[in-house]
Amino acid sequence: MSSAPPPPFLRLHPHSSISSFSSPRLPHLSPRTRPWRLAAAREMPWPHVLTVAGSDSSAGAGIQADVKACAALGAYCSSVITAVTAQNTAGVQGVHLVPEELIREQLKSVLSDMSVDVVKTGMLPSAGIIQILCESLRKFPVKALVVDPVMVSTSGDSLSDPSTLTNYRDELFAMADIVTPNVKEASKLLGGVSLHTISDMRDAAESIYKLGPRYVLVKGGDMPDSSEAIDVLYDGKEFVELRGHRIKTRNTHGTGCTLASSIAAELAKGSSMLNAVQVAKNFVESALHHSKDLVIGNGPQGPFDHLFRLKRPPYNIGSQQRFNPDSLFLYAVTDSRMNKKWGHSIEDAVKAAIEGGATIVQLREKDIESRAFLEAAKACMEICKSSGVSLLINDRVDIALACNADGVHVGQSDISAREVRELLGPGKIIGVSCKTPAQAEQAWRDGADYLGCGGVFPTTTKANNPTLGFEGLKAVCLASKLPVVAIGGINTTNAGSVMELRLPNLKGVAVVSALFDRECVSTETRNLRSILTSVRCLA
Ligand SMILES: Nc1ncnc2c1ncn2[C@@H]1O[C@H](COP(=O)(O)OP(=O)(O)OP(=O)(O)O)[C@@H](O)[C@H]1O
Ligand SMILES: Cc1ncc(CO)c(N)n1
Ligand SMILES: [Mg+2]
Repeated sequence: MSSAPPPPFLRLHPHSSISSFSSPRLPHLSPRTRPWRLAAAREMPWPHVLTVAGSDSSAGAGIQADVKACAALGAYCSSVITAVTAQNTAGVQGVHLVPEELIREQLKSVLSDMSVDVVKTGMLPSAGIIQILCESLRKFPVKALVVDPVMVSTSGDSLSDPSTLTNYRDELFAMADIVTPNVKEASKLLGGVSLHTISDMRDAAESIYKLGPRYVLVKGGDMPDSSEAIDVLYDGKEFVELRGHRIKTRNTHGTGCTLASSIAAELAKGSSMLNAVQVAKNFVESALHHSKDLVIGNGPQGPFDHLFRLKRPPYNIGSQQRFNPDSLFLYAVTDSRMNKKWGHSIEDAVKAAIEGGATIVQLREKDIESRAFLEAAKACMEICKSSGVSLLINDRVDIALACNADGVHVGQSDISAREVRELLGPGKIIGVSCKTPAQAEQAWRDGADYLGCGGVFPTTTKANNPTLGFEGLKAVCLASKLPVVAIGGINTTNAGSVMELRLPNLKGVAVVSALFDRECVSTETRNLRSILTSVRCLA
C-alpha cells in the first residue's frame, strides 16, 4: 500500500482548502430563515446513508457498490472517500490513501449539513482515519452505525494497515450498531482463530460482540462447499442463522459492501435490525441470481447488477413509505359475495370501511372477472390513497402490479412470499397467512412484512379452514419475528378478547363478515374500532 503524499489538491480547490476547516461554511440560519426551504409546500424526509469507504475503479465494490445498493433500495447515499484503489476483476493493482485532513473535511461537510440517518463504513485503511471518523461521529451523532470491517479483498489483497485492528476493536466497535465481518475478517479480529463451521461462526460472533457492538453478523459467503450461503446474526442473547441459496456465479465482487449498505439503507428507512439484515440478504441473493450469467472483465471475479429491478416492472421500487405494523390494527378484508348480497359496490364498501376507521384494506375477490376486478381495484386505490390507508390485493400479483397497490397477501397454497417479493420489489407490503410457527419462520425468511394468523374462531367465510383457537394464535405470535394480525370469525363480541391476550407481535384483527356482511359497513367498522381502541387504552 502506498502512503499519502502531501495534498496537492489544495491548489486545485482554492475555495475549499483545508485551512478553512475551522470556519463554518453555512451561515447559522434557522430553517424558518432559510429562503430555499420555504419553497417546498410539504417537506419529505429522504432516508440518508453516508458511506465512508474506498473507491473501487471496477465499480463492483466500495463506494460505487454502496451508492448503487442504497439507490436500489430507495435511500440517498452520500460518500466520504477514504482511499482510491485501482481494481478490476483480477484483483487490486494499487491503493492510494486520501489525506486524513480531507477525510475530516468531507465528514464535516456532509454531517454538518445533510441530516444523515445512518453511517456505513467500508475501507478504513489507516488507524488515523478510524480516529477521525470516531471524533466526527461524537461531534455529529447519527441514528445508527454499520461497520463492515473491510481488511482483505476477495482476491486476497490487503485493504487496511494491520495497525487498524486495535482501533476497530477498541474504539469503533463500541460505537457500532452492527459489525459485519466475513469469516476471514472475523478470524483476523480474533487473533487468527480458524472458522470452518457454523458453530465456529457463532463462537466468533459471541467474541466480537464482547468488543461492544449491539449486533454482530458473521457472513458465510466465503465458506466452502455449501449449497447455502449462511450468515450468523448475534445480539448478545440469541443467534439467528440467515440461510439463502448459494448462487453459482463468478460475479460476487462486492457482496460484502452491498450487504452492509443495504442494511444501512433499511435502517435509514426505519426497519428493525433483524428485518434490515433479512431484506439486505434477500437483496444480495436476488441481485446475484439476476446477474449470474453477465460477463464483464476477464478475471475470476466479476461485478453484479444492483439495479437489476430496473430491467423489469414495476419501476416504482424505491417506495419510501415503510410498512407500519400499527396499520394492522383494524384490517378490513372485502368479500364480493357479501357486497352483492347487500347491494354494495366494492368501492362503496371500501369507502365505508375507511370512514368507519379501518386502518388497512385487502381486496379478496374470489368470484369476479379479472377486468372488473382491476377496474374496482384502481378505484379503491384512489380512495385509499386519498385517506392514507394502504390497499393490499389477495393472491393476485398481476392485479396488484396493474393498479400499483401497496402490496399483496398470500396464503400457503398461493405463490410464495419470496416470489411475490421478486415480482413486487422491496417497497411493497407482503402478508402471508400462517397457522404454525414453522410457516411463520418461512414467511420471515421469504421477506414477508406481516403474518395473518387464524382462523382464531370458527368461520364460514373460508371453507375447510381449521380453527386454531387462542393457543394456536399464541404459538404463532410467540414464534414470529414479524407483526401478526389475527383473523377468522372475529367480530364485535370477541375482538376485545383477542386483543386482551396482549400477545407479543399481535398488532390487530382482520375482519370480513363482521364489517361487510352487514347493511351499514361504516357503523359496524366504527363499533369495532371503538372496542379495539378501548382495549388498547386499558393496556
Ligand atoms: N454465491 C453466493 N450466493 C448467495 N449469497 C452469497 C454468495 N456469496 C456471498 N453471499 C452473501 O453475500 C453477503 C456477503 O457475504 P460475503 O461473505 O461474500 O462478504 P465479503 O466476503 O465481505 O464480501 P466481498 O466479497 O465484497 O469482500 C452474505 O449475506 C453472503 O451470505
Ligand atoms: C474499495 C473497496 N472496498 C471494499 C472492498 C471489499 O470487497 C473492495 N474490494 N474494494
Ligand atoms: Mg466474499
